[in-house]
Amino acid sequence: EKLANPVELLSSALLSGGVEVVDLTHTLDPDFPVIVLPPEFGQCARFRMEEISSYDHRGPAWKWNTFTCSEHTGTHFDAPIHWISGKDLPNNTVDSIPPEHFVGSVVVIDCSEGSAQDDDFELTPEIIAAWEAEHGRIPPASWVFMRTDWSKRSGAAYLNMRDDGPHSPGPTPEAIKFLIDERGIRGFGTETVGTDAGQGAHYTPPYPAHFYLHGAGKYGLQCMCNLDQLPATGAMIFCAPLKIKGGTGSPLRVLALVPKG
Ligand SMILES: O=C(O)C(=O)c1ccccc1S
Ligand SMILES: [Mn+2]
Repeated sequence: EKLANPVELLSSALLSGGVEVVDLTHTLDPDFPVIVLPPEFGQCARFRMEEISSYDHRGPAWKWNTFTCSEHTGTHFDAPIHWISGKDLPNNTVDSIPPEHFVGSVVVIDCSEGSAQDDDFELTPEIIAAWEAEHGRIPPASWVFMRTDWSKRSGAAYLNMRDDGPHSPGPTPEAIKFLIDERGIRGFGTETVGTDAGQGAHYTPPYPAHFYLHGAGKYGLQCMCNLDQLPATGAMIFCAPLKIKGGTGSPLRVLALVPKG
Protein backbone atom coordinates (compact mmCIF):
# COMPACT_ATOMS: atom_id res chain seq x y z
CA GLU A 1 0.00 0.00 0.00
CA LYS A 2 1.37 3.42 -1.01
CA LEU A 3 2.78 5.39 1.95
CA ALA A 4 0.96 8.68 2.47
CA ASN A 5 2.86 11.65 1.09
CA PRO A 6 3.76 13.73 4.17
CA VAL A 7 3.11 16.97 2.34
CA GLU A 8 -0.36 15.73 1.31
CA LEU A 9 -0.95 14.67 4.94
CA LEU A 10 -0.01 18.13 6.19
CA SER A 11 -2.12 19.97 3.62
CA SER A 12 -5.16 17.77 4.34
CA ALA A 13 -4.63 18.27 8.10
CA LEU A 14 -4.52 22.03 7.54
CA LEU A 15 -7.68 21.92 5.39
CA SER A 16 -9.54 19.66 7.82
CA GLY A 17 -8.65 21.87 10.80
CA GLY A 18 -6.50 19.15 12.37
CA VAL A 19 -3.58 21.58 12.61
CA GLU A 20 -3.75 25.03 14.19
CA VAL A 21 -1.48 27.75 12.77
CA VAL A 22 -0.26 30.01 15.61
CA ASP A 23 1.33 33.38 14.78
CA LEU A 24 4.32 33.99 17.08
CA THR A 25 5.03 37.45 15.61
CA HIS A 26 4.52 40.94 16.98
CA THR A 27 3.26 43.60 14.55
CA LEU A 28 6.10 45.74 13.17
CA ASP A 29 5.09 49.05 14.72
CA PRO A 30 7.07 52.25 15.42
CA ASP A 31 5.94 51.93 19.04
CA PHE A 32 7.39 48.44 19.52
CA PRO A 33 10.53 48.65 21.69
CA VAL A 34 13.97 47.75 20.36
CA ILE A 35 17.06 46.75 22.27
CA VAL A 36 18.92 49.65 23.87
CA LEU A 37 22.68 49.16 24.20
CA PRO A 38 25.05 51.21 26.38
CA PRO A 39 25.24 54.73 24.89
CA GLU A 40 28.79 54.33 23.53
CA PHE A 41 27.56 51.71 21.00
CA GLY A 42 25.52 51.93 17.82
CA GLN A 43 21.79 51.52 18.44
CA CYS A 44 18.98 49.49 16.90
CA ALA A 45 16.49 51.43 14.76
CA ARG A 46 12.80 51.25 15.49
CA PHE A 47 10.43 50.40 12.63
CA ARG A 48 9.47 53.42 10.50
CA MET A 49 7.15 53.73 7.51
CA GLU A 50 6.91 56.55 4.93
CA GLU A 51 4.06 56.76 2.43
CA ILE A 52 5.07 56.86 -1.24
CA SER A 53 1.52 57.27 -2.56
CA SER A 54 -2.07 56.55 -1.60
CA TYR A 55 -4.36 56.60 -4.67
CA ASP A 56 -3.41 60.25 -5.27
CA HIS A 57 -1.25 62.46 -7.50
CA ARG A 58 1.77 60.44 -6.43
CA GLY A 59 0.10 57.25 -7.69
CA PRO A 60 -3.56 57.46 -8.79
CA ALA A 61 -4.47 53.79 -8.47
CA TRP A 62 -2.03 52.48 -5.90
CA LYS A 63 -0.87 52.79 -2.30
CA TRP A 64 2.57 51.83 -1.07
CA ASN A 65 5.16 52.74 1.53
CA THR A 66 8.87 52.68 2.23
CA PHE A 67 9.79 51.08 5.53
CA THR A 68 13.07 51.23 7.40
CA CYS A 69 14.28 49.24 10.40
CA SER A 70 17.30 47.36 11.72
CA GLU A 71 17.87 43.71 10.89
CA HIS A 72 17.16 43.22 14.63
CA THR A 73 13.93 45.17 14.93
CA GLY A 74 10.80 43.51 16.28
CA THR A 75 10.27 39.76 16.06
CA HIS A 76 13.46 38.76 14.29
CA PHE A 77 15.98 36.06 13.40
CA ASP A 78 19.67 36.12 14.42
CA ALA A 79 22.21 34.53 12.04
CA PRO A 80 25.64 33.32 13.22
CA ILE A 81 27.52 36.22 11.58
CA HIS A 82 25.67 38.54 13.99
CA TRP A 83 28.17 37.61 16.70
CA ILE A 84 31.98 37.71 16.60
CA SER A 85 32.03 34.03 17.65
CA GLY A 86 30.23 33.09 14.40
CA LYS A 87 31.93 35.53 12.06
CA ASP A 88 34.07 32.99 10.18
CA LEU A 89 31.58 30.11 9.93
CA PRO A 90 30.27 28.90 6.56
CA ASN A 91 26.67 29.78 5.59
CA ASN A 92 26.46 32.23 8.50
CA THR A 93 24.34 34.96 6.86
CA VAL A 94 20.55 34.99 6.43
CA ASP A 95 20.93 34.59 2.64
CA SER A 96 23.28 31.60 2.89
CA ILE A 97 21.68 29.49 5.66
CA PRO A 98 20.27 26.24 4.20
CA PRO A 99 16.48 26.71 3.73
CA GLU A 100 15.73 23.42 5.48
CA HIS A 101 16.92 25.10 8.69
CA PHE A 102 13.89 27.41 8.57
CA VAL A 103 11.39 24.58 9.14
CA GLY A 104 11.66 22.38 12.19
CA SER A 105 10.32 21.05 15.45
CA VAL A 106 10.14 23.16 18.56
CA VAL A 107 10.00 22.41 22.28
CA VAL A 108 8.81 24.99 24.80
CA ILE A 109 10.22 25.29 28.31
CA ASP A 110 7.71 27.19 30.44
CA CYS A 111 9.52 29.67 32.70
CA SER A 112 6.51 31.98 33.01
CA GLU A 113 5.90 31.40 36.73
CA GLY A 114 9.52 32.10 37.69
CA SER A 115 9.66 35.10 35.35
CA ALA A 116 6.56 36.56 36.98
CA GLN A 117 8.35 36.48 40.36
CA ASP A 118 11.83 37.51 39.20
CA ASP A 119 12.60 39.89 36.30
CA ASP A 120 16.05 38.29 36.07
CA PHE A 121 14.78 34.71 36.10
CA GLU A 122 17.36 32.31 34.64
CA LEU A 123 16.86 29.17 32.58
CA THR A 124 19.34 26.74 34.17
CA PRO A 125 20.52 23.19 33.37
CA GLU A 126 18.47 22.03 36.37
CA ILE A 127 15.27 23.45 34.86
CA ILE A 128 16.10 21.77 31.55
CA ALA A 129 16.67 18.44 33.37
CA ALA A 130 13.31 18.75 35.16
CA TRP A 131 11.65 19.52 31.83
CA GLU A 132 13.21 16.45 30.20
CA ALA A 133 12.17 14.27 33.15
CA GLU A 134 8.57 15.26 32.36
CA HIS A 135 8.62 15.55 28.55
CA GLY A 136 11.51 13.39 27.40
CA ARG A 137 14.90 14.27 25.91
CA ILE A 138 15.07 17.35 23.71
CA PRO A 139 15.41 15.93 20.17
CA PRO A 140 18.47 16.96 18.10
CA ALA A 141 17.93 19.86 15.66
CA SER A 142 14.95 21.12 17.68
CA TRP A 143 14.34 24.76 18.35
CA VAL A 144 14.04 25.47 22.08
CA PHE A 145 11.78 28.33 23.12
CA MET A 146 11.97 29.84 26.62
CA ARG A 147 8.40 30.87 27.50
CA THR A 148 8.32 33.78 29.97
CA ASP A 149 5.02 35.52 29.03
CA TRP A 150 7.21 38.63 28.71
CA SER A 151 5.35 39.38 25.45
CA LYS A 152 2.32 40.32 27.57
CA ARG A 153 4.29 43.35 28.85
CA SER A 154 4.12 46.66 26.99
CA GLY A 155 5.90 50.01 26.94
CA ALA A 156 8.68 50.54 29.47
CA ALA A 157 7.90 47.29 31.28
CA TYR A 158 9.02 45.31 28.22
CA LEU A 159 12.65 46.51 28.21
CA ASN A 160 12.36 47.02 32.00
CA MET A 161 15.23 49.49 32.20
CA ARG A 162 16.72 50.24 35.65
CA ASP A 163 19.78 52.32 36.65
CA ASP A 164 22.05 49.35 35.87
CA GLY A 165 20.42 48.52 32.51
CA PRO A 166 17.62 46.19 31.39
CA HIS A 167 16.28 43.37 33.57
CA SER A 168 14.59 40.47 31.79
CA PRO A 169 14.86 36.66 31.91
CA GLY A 170 17.27 34.53 29.91
CA PRO A 171 19.50 31.45 29.91
CA THR A 172 22.65 30.99 31.97
CA PRO A 173 25.87 30.26 30.03
CA GLU A 174 25.72 26.68 31.33
CA ALA A 175 22.13 26.21 30.12
CA ILE A 176 22.76 27.44 26.58
CA LYS A 177 26.01 25.44 26.35
CA PHE A 178 24.15 22.30 27.47
CA LEU A 179 21.42 22.79 24.85
CA ILE A 180 24.02 23.24 22.11
CA ASP A 181 26.72 20.74 23.16
CA GLU A 182 24.56 17.98 24.70
CA ARG A 183 21.30 18.29 22.73
CA GLY A 184 22.44 19.71 19.37
CA ILE A 185 19.60 22.21 19.13
CA ARG A 186 19.01 24.25 15.97
CA GLY A 187 18.32 27.52 17.77
CA PHE A 188 16.94 29.27 20.84
CA GLY A 189 13.93 31.55 20.95
CA THR A 190 12.56 34.07 23.44
CA GLU A 191 9.75 36.59 23.94
CA THR A 192 12.17 39.16 25.35
CA VAL A 193 14.06 41.69 23.25
CA GLY A 194 17.07 39.40 22.96
CA THR A 195 18.02 35.75 23.32
CA ASP A 196 20.13 36.85 26.28
CA ALA A 197 18.92 38.00 29.66
CA GLY A 198 18.64 41.76 30.09
CA GLN A 199 21.74 41.65 32.30
CA GLY A 200 23.45 39.35 29.77
CA ALA A 201 26.43 41.68 29.46
CA HIS A 202 27.52 40.68 32.98
CA TYR A 203 27.90 36.94 32.35
CA THR A 204 31.18 35.25 31.33
CA PRO A 205 31.30 35.35 28.38
CA PRO A 206 29.10 38.44 27.99
CA TYR A 207 25.84 37.73 26.14
CA PRO A 208 26.36 33.93 26.42
CA ALA A 209 23.34 32.99 24.29
CA HIS A 210 24.65 35.05 21.37
CA PHE A 211 28.25 33.94 21.96
CA TYR A 212 27.58 30.21 22.15
CA LEU A 213 24.62 29.91 19.75
CA HIS A 214 26.24 31.81 16.91
CA GLY A 215 29.70 30.41 17.63
CA ALA A 216 28.20 26.95 17.07
CA GLY A 217 26.38 28.01 13.88
CA LYS A 218 23.02 28.07 15.65
CA TYR A 219 20.28 30.67 15.36
CA GLY A 220 18.24 32.97 17.57
CA LEU A 221 14.64 34.14 17.49
CA GLN A 222 13.54 36.97 19.73
CA CYS A 223 10.59 39.27 20.49
CA MET A 224 8.13 36.44 19.86
CA CYS A 225 4.61 36.21 21.34
CA ASN A 226 1.90 33.57 21.94
CA LEU A 227 4.34 30.95 23.21
CA ASP A 228 1.64 30.19 25.79
CA GLN A 229 -0.41 28.76 22.88
CA LEU A 230 2.23 26.13 22.13
CA PRO A 231 2.49 22.65 23.64
CA ALA A 232 5.69 21.63 25.42
CA THR A 233 6.40 19.20 22.58
CA GLY A 234 4.84 18.31 19.22
CA ALA A 235 4.71 21.66 17.41
CA MET A 236 6.81 22.74 14.44
CA ILE A 237 7.76 26.21 13.20
CA PHE A 238 8.46 28.10 9.99
CA CYS A 239 11.02 30.87 10.58
CA ALA A 240 12.46 32.03 7.25
CA PRO A 241 14.25 35.41 7.50
CA LEU A 242 14.43 37.88 4.59
CA LYS A 243 17.12 36.87 2.10
CA ILE A 244 19.35 39.90 2.78
CA LYS A 245 22.78 39.73 1.11
CA GLY A 246 25.30 39.24 3.92
CA GLY A 247 22.56 39.89 6.48
CA THR A 248 23.06 39.30 10.23
CA GLY A 249 19.36 38.78 10.84
CA SER A 250 15.95 40.06 9.81
CA PRO A 251 12.44 40.73 10.97
CA LEU A 252 10.27 37.78 9.96
CA ARG A 253 6.90 36.08 10.45
CA VAL A 254 7.28 33.08 12.80
CA LEU A 255 4.45 30.59 12.42
CA ALA A 256 3.89 27.46 14.49
CA LEU A 257 1.90 24.41 13.38
CA VAL A 258 0.20 22.82 16.38
CA PRO A 259 -1.63 19.49 16.08
CA LYS A 260 -5.19 19.72 17.47
CA GLY A 261 -6.70 17.15 19.84
O1 LIG B 1 20.52 40.20 18.65
C1 LIG B 1 19.96 41.15 19.21
O2 LIG B 1 18.99 41.75 18.75
C2 LIG B 1 20.48 41.51 20.52
O3 LIG B 1 19.87 41.10 21.47
C3 LIG B 1 21.76 42.27 20.59
C4 LIG B 1 22.22 42.97 19.49
C5 LIG B 1 23.43 43.64 19.58
C6 LIG B 1 24.18 43.64 20.72
C7 LIG B 1 23.73 42.94 21.82
C8 LIG B 1 22.52 42.26 21.75
S1 LIG B 1 21.98 41.42 23.15
MN1 LIG C 1 18.92 39.95 17.29
